[in-house]
Amino acid sequence: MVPVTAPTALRVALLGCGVVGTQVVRLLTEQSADLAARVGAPLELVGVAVRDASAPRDPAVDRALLTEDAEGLVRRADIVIEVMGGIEPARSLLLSAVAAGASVVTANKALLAEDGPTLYRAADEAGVDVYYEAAVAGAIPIVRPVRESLAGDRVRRVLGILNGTTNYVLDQMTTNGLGLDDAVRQAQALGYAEADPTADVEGFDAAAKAAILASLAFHTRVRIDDVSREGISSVTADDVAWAAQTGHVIKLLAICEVTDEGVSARVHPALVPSGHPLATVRGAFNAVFVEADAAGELMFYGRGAGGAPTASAVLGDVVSVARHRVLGGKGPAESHYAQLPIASPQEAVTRYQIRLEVDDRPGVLAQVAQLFAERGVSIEAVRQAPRPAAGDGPAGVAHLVITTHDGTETALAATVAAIEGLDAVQTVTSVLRVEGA
Ligand SMILES: NC(=O)c1ccc[n+]([C@@H]2O[C@H](COP(=O)([O-])OP(=O)(O)OC[C@H]3O[C@@H](n4cnc5c(N)ncnc54)[C@H](O)[C@@H]3O)[C@@H](O)[C@H]2O)c1
Ligand SMILES: N[C@@H](CCO)C(=O)O
Ligand code: NA
Repeated sequence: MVPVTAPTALRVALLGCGVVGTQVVRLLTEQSADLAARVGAPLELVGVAVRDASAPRDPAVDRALLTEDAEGLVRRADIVIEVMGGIEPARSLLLSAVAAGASVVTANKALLAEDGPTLYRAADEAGVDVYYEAAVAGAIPIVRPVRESLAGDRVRRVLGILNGTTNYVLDQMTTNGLGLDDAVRQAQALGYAEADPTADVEGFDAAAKAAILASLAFHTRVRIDDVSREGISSVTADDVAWAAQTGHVIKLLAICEVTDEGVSARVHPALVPSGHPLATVRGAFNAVFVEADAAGELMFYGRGAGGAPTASAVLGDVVSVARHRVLGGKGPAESHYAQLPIASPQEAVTRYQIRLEVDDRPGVLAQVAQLFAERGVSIEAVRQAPRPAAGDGPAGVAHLVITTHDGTETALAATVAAIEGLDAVQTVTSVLRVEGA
């Protein structure tokens, strides 16, 4: 008779126990029996690396597991989960983990967008997995669909709302008239924001996610510095109100595409027509559109931030890498064979909506229109806002809202600069891109 032996438990180490880490501990504990059944072996949490073991913790976290020796912990684990964030010491710890033969799961988009290939290479040499579903759009399965399900197709474009905090902030500005700072504070209290919300507000977080998605989608390497980036700090209550008047909402979009020039990846606020599916993405939700040659258009939607949703993605990865350790095999290695150049952001094609205040007299609109024509930029629509009520603004001033057809950033920016130089133009109040029309 063949002796029946219990499968050996897989030792799991957790690095960081904040918003996401606490929920990872909770799910690992509450679902241990189901996870063991799915993996084919129990998952044993052997330690939780924290900065201060004496600090107060959620009761879900067994204090006996806390350690301030992260380096020692990663050397006694089969699977290392990194949810501490930041570049160092996260990078060194993950490299130590793979060198010691552990598989790793990380939510750290900042690290992957800065220096992912170093980790991917080290893991490949060691024959272990690096999984990172939580790093892009939190709970939404998007890394795996792009990396695996679409591996037989040709992805052309990825368009998404990839940052929950800024979507929450813009939504609060739109629906409740909240100011930027108050809305950011609420997002922090709800666990959506990064430790330093500048990463969210200024678009670094979305740019990191765009770099990761573009690399996966186009089988190439795109770093965060390759992504042209503009955050939401300059979006005003006035912009939000005008967007509504012209049938749009303002969203922080990430756009990744392949052009004749190479890969273009950019993050910026944009006007999205109210009828577009992305316009209906509310609160801290995220959504990602993927356009592929054979598949056509795909849309992924769900919670892109928050402790429990992000922990769901982490646990899904833990089960995958754990199964590989039980059954053998390994997930896909980094695919960067296409080696595409990074396209100049100036060549990106977009549409602008320009709001300006001009002298209200005959011929001014013709002068403005002439500047567009001279630069080959076609105008789609011109609206003149009502004259301000008495006491509400100077008389003799007309408010124009001009929407263009597609043009390159270079042509559009040159047109705006020329308009600013016209005597009859008092102010260019705002310039926003229009996407998704
Ligand atoms: N919060 C979210 O919604 C969310 C969503 C997706 C991905 N992420 C990513 O998950 C990671 C964690 O995010 P979070 O929101 O839980 O952050 P957090 O700030 O709440 O938690 C991070 C924890 O790690 C600890 N830590 C940092 N450096 C450490 C070190 N050297 N040793 C031990 N502990 C250390 C911190 O003290 C903190 O408790 C980040 O990479 C973040 O980008 C977060
Ligand atoms: N701070 C990020 C968390 C998810 O990466 C967001 O707001 O989307
Ligand atoms: Na995800």
